[in-house]
Parts: sequence; structure tokens; C-alpha cells
Amino acid sequence: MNVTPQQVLDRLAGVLSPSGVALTAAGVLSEIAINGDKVFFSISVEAEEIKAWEEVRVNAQAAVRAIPGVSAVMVALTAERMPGSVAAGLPPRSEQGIPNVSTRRSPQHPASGSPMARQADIPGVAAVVAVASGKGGVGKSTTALNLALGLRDSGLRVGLLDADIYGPSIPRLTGIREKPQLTDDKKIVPIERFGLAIMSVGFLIEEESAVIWRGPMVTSAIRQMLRDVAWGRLDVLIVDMPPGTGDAQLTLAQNVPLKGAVIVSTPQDLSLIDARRGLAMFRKVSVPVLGIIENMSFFQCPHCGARSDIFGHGGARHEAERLGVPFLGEVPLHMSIRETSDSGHPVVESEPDGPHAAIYRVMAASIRDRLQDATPEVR
Ligand SMILES: Nc1ncnc2c1ncn2[C@@H]1O[C@H](COP(=O)(O)OP(=O)(O)OP(=O)(O)O)[C@@H](O)[C@H]1O
Repeated sequence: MNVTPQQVLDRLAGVLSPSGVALTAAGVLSEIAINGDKVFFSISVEAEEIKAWEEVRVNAQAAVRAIPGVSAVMVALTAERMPGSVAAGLPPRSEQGIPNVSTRRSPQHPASGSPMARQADIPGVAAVVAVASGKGGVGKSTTALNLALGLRDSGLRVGLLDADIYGPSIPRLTGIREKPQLTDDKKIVPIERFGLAIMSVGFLIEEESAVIWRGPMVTSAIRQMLRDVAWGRLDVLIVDMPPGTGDAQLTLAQNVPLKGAVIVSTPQDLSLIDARRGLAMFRKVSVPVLGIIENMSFFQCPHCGARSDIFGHGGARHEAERLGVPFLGEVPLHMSIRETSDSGHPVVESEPDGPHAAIYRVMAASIRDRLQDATPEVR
């Protein structure tokens, strides 16, 4: 039997908000999204109240989980509600534009001069690095995964968080089908594959339902994935960001304790314009850009190895020079990268002695060097 939103609301009516009002009457709930036997919704409250609401979130999750036929519940607690606003139905969104950065810094992590000191660190994780792209489809996830493997090959303990909530592709690129387990204290155990600790929202939800996530839910869910996952000790955690430079990405860049960001672009002008936006976004929130990667830089014939500069290659290198950002390297558009990627056997893992693995390793080494300068724990 299918679960209905009304059934969920009926259960939530029995959960109390911190002021003692029923959760359903508190004006904080988003719409209830149901996908098969999985339920998602968010609770939007004012930033200063967020601590008091965490227990409510946990209670709401448990109440809905107890409905027969529900297999998974994701309740995102978001601090997106403006003071004084009455959220009657949907959580208020700042979709109208990029939020004012200076007023939205987390109060518990005031800027202390160093951009690195801005965010609370994730226990056990020495450095979090975002892999971002100004637009979709440039090969960001393929790059993130192969860079993670390149960093692993340099002896680091590496994690990968697929934060691309709009289209999580890490399950496909890694071939991971299983669902993560929970520890006794309810933390999610990342899935271990290729020697990486991997977590993706795609492990929890079906790919098609990813589009229902709104900006505030995205940020909150990712924050929870960062902190509610038992990452263990990691030298580097690579975060595969949602593509684009909109509100959700900016909020993420602000709220994830990033040591740096890597921007993936293709050589086309349009992609480069978007990459520039990405750079501006990270600069705005004082996250150092560790470098730009040009993906699908040139076409390499899988048969004869001949190279063609389909998109007029080299644009990203010039752009990086012009903008004063390191250029990390170029990855060819090659059949074996696509095939290995899409079959769940990333090229650094499946063709470790091949030319593509070498390219990713060199770029990973350069990221490692730059991180070491900023983070002595990454050795
Ligand atoms: N260098 C490359 N050579 C050939 N194919 C590639 C290369 N990089 C990525 N691809 C292929 O391009 C497609 C898109 O790649 P990927 O999913 O990594 O992109 P993305 O930027 O993360 O996409 P999205 O924005 O949708 O999340 C995949 O089929 C992937 O295998």
C-alpha cells in the first residue's frame, strides 16, 4: 500500500515543536515528498533556533519511519527562514537571487581573518575539497572520482561525498548498488570502494527523485551528510558539488568547511564563462581555488591516438592565467574515460598504468601539494 502525505502529516501532528505546538501547526514544514516507500520533507526554522529543533527533526524522522510501508525518511532541518517570516507551507526560498554573503555567515564560525578558520571542521577530516563546475555535463563527477583515486594513489586516505543532489552520478560511476548501514549511534557508514570512503545522496534516494530537493533542503541534507556520516580518519574529503553557481551552490560553499575548490571546465567559451562564475563564487566566500581543470580538452582517437582540438583546446589554461588561478591540467575526450566511467570502473582504477590515470595522478599530486601548504596534517 502506498504511503500518503496525509498519513505522514497525521504522524507529524503527534510530534511537538520546542514551544509545545504540534509540528504540523508550527508553520515550519515543507510539502511532503514521497517516492515509493521513501519520504522527504524539510523543517525550516530561524538560524538561532536551529539547535532547539534538532531533537524535533529526530523525533519527526522516527515518527514517520514507524508508518508501515515506509523504508526511509530524510528530514532536512534548514535555517533558511528569515526572522519573523511565517512559513505556512513551503519553506521560504531565496531563489530570487544570491543571498547576501556577509550577513549569512554561520554565527558560530565568525570570520577570523583566515578563510580556513571560518567553518567548524569535520572531526577526523583534515581537508575538504570541492570539485565544482559552472554548468552541468562537463565531466565534474568523473573528474572528482578520478582525482580522489589519484590522491589515494599518493598514499592519502580519501573520502568522496557526492553532493550533486540534483543528479547524483557517483552510484553509477562507482557501480555501487548497496545501501549504507547505520552505526549504533545512527551515523551512516560510508561505502568502501576502490579504497575510498564513499557517500552519495543517490545511495539513499532514487535518481529520479533528486529533482524534488529545493535549495535549503540541499544545503541541510549535505551538511547532515558531512556530519552524520562516520567518515573515520580522512586526509582529504572530495565533495562533488551540484553543477552551477546558483543560490544552492553558494550556500553550500559557505556552509561546508572547504579548504579549497577545483573547477572543472570544458574548452568551449560558454563553459569558460560559467567557470569564471564559479571562480567568482568561491572568491566571494573566501574559499581558495586550488586550480582549474580542462576536461574533454581535445579529442583523442581511440584507434590511432591522433588528436583533434574540437573545441579549440587551451581555453581553460588561458582563462586560468588571465584570472591568476593555477591551471591543473587537461584531460582528453577519450572513449576509454567514458566507458570506464559509465561502467563503474573509473579509469584510474581500471587502467592504472594507462595515460589517463597518469594525467589524473599528476593533477591530484598538484592538489595535494597545494593542500599541504594550507593544511600540514595532509601528508
Ligand atoms: N574526459 C572524458 N572523456 C570522455 N567522456 C567523458 C570525459 N569526462 C566525462 N565523460 C563522460 O561525460 C558524461 C558526463 O560526465 P559526468 O557525469 O562526470 O559529468 P558531470 O559534469 O558530473 O555531469 P552532471 O552535471 O550531470 O552531474 C559521462 O558519460 C562521462 O563518462
